[in-house]
Amino acid sequence: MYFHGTSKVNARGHLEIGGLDTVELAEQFGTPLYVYDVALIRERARGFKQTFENLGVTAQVAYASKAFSSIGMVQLVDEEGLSLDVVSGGELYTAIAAKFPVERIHFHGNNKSKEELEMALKYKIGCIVVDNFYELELLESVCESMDTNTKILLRVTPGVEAHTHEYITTGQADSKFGFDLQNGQAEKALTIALASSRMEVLGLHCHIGSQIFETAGFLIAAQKIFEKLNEWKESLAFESEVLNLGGGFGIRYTNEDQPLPAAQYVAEIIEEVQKQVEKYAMNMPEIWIEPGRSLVGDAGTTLYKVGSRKEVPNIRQYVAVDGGMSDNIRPALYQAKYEAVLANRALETTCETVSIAGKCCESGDMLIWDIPLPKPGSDDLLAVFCTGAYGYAMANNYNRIPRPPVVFVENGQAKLVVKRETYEDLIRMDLSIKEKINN
Ligand SMILES: Cc1ncc(COP(=O)(O)O)c(C=O)c1O
Ligand SMILES: N[C@@H](CCCC[NH3+])C(=O)O
Repeated sequence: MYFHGTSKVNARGHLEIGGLDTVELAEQFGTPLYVYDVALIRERARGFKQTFENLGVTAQVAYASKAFSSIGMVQLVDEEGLSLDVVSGGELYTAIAAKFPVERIHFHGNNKSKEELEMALKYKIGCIVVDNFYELELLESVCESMDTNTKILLRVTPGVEAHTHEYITTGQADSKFGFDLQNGQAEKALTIALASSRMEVLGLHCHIGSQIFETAGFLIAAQKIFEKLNEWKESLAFESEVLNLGGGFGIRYTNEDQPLPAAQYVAEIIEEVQKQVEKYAMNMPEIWIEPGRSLVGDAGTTLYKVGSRKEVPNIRQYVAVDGGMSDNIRPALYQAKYEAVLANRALETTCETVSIAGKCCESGDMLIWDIPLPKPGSDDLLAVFCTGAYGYAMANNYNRIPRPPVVFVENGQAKLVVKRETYEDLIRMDLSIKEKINN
């Protein structure tokens, strides 16, 4: 079994994370429970920053908070001195509530509303990543009406296909995101933005996809961007102060995944950027990246209580847990694969092959197909690894299942950072048709 970060099996044969016995964590906080290994998040954050420092490159590492946003998480990101990428008014609100330094917030999204742009301008966040012509116009008019200015990046689509699940590729020409670099849209957008007295164009942004295992896509994207920057140096007298190459660095969920070490992704990208800078005799731009999954993915583990079993003779043993697609929709959405152990019997080696079912009324609610586990029975504790990115973030209340809590563990201490939803929370927004509705 592959253990991430501080996870290991303790003398009682139980899975331990952050120096704490997961069986005790489950007793204290209940199940399902998301457990985050804070030391591992810090290690990943420092790793990215250190790599840039070692290369002598001025950089900003912005955590893509869509991977997992909560006040505690945003505070941790601040403690580690990273910047923050938000993609909605809700993520921005969370960052503000966490008192994250506004100048290090970057705002993304392909359909930011007027209200969201007003909020970003009101808080004077570091920069807005403009995605399309509609937004360019809207931002100009919102700046005008608030009599304010903003720094922006233009999101470009370089026409690169990242080799990953089709739902999580974003850099190909036929993408809903960004200005196409090849068909003149990006140049037109830049011309408009440069003419605006309300916007200061810091540079360009691109993000080619997620869970990527090779650097080739990033390098080709950089080459295509520099080709254009070289043209625009002359035609528009534009030099990109900042080049944001997005996130997307892959992680190991199962042994089918072979990601590069984060430092290698960064080093190879920087080498290419430096080559391009030399080739076109430009100044080295400040490099920004936006890792989400690679900062928090393998730091998260979900603990579930095992409940019912169903045998389909000669075919399959279904083992059901007390969560499922409501706390982790990735298997249903992307056929994502995970590894797991029985946290209370982690040393046992005599296994049977079982399939882990969720409790939602949906045949597709399967967390793991065909995994060897030591005969899981009711009240066993199942730990599913690598659920830190896009787990809680995409959790939902399907079947009116309350979302699980999130606990941070570090050096033998547990800190609850998101409370468990209650049934009362589930009906909090509901209104009865028996009462007079005022508005
Ligand atoms: C613009 C942007 N930046 C960063 C990310 C983070 O990606 P990942 O979690 O794969 O690092 C995403 C999500 O794919 C994104 O859309
Ligand atoms: N939610 C996706 C990643 C999407 C990235 C957002 N641009 C996942 O779980 O893999």
